[in-house]
Amino acid sequence: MSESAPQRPSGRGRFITFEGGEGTGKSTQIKKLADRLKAAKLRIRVTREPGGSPGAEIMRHLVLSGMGRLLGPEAETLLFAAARDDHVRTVILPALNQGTWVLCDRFADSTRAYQGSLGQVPEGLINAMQAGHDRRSQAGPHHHPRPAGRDRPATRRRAPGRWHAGPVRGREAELPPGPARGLSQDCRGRSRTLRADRRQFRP
Ligand SMILES: Nc1ncnc2c1ncn2[C@@H]1O[C@H](COP(=O)(O)OP(=O)(O)O)[C@@H](O)[C@H]1O
Ligand SMILES: Cc1cn([C@H]2C[C@H](O)[C@@H](COP(=O)(O)OP(=O)(O)O)O2)c(=O)[nH]c1=O
Repeated sequence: MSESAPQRPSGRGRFITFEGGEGTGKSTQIKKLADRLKAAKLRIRVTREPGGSPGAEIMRHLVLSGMGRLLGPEAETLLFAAARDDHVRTVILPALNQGTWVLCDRFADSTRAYQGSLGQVPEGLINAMQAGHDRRSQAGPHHHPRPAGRDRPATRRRAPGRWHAGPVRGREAELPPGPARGLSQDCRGRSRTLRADRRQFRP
C-alpha cells in the first residue's frame, strides 16, 4: 500500500476487496484502510460477503448454516450468486455511483477459491455468474485470468466422497489444499491484485 494519501476520485467510487483465509487479517486491514481513507476525506462504505445487504444477510445465514452442503456445491454457488446479486444491486453500485469507496470483506475470489478450487464447481458456472454481476454493474468486466494449467474442463466430475468446500468456518486447517492457498495462487500475476504478507501488514 502506498504511503501517500489517495487522491480524491472524480465521479465514481472505487471497489476494493479483501481476500484471504479465515483469520488472516482481512478485517484488520479493512479497518486500517477505512481510517486512512476517512482521514483523506473520502466517503467510504465497509461491507462483506456473504451478506452486506438485508437480503444477502438472510442468504448468509442459509449458506453458513451448512444448507449448501445438503444441496451440493453447484446449488450452493447459486446461493452465493443470489446473495451477491442483491448486495451488488442494492449496496455496492449505489454507493459507487455516489462516489463512495467500497471496501468489501471477501468477494468473487472467495467463490473461485472455495467453490471453484475446493468445491470443484466448473469454472464455466462461476464465470457465468460473474458475467451476470459485471453486466448489471456496467463497471466493465472483472478479469479473472487463471494461471496456466489450472483451467478445468466444465465437465470434470468431483471424485466420489471428495470434501465439498463450501463455507467452512473454522475448518480450513483440516484441509490439505486450503482455500488460502487457492486464493494466493489465484492472485499471482494479476495486475488488479496486491498480495499482502501479514508480517508486513501489522494490525
Ligand atoms: N498482520 C498481523 N499479524 C499478526 N496478527 C494479526 C495480523 N493481522 C491481524 N491479526 C490478528 O489476527 C486475528 C484475526 O484477524 P482478523 O482481521 O479478524 O482476520 P479475518 O478478518 O481475516 O478473519 C485478530 O486477532 C488480529 O488481531
Ligand atoms: C464470499 C464467499 C465466502 N465463502 C466462505 C468463506 C468463509 O468460510 C465463509 C465466510 O465466513 P466469514 O466468517 O465471513 O469469513 P472470515 O472467517 O474469513 O471472517 O464463507 C465461500 O465459500 N464462498 C464465497 O463466495
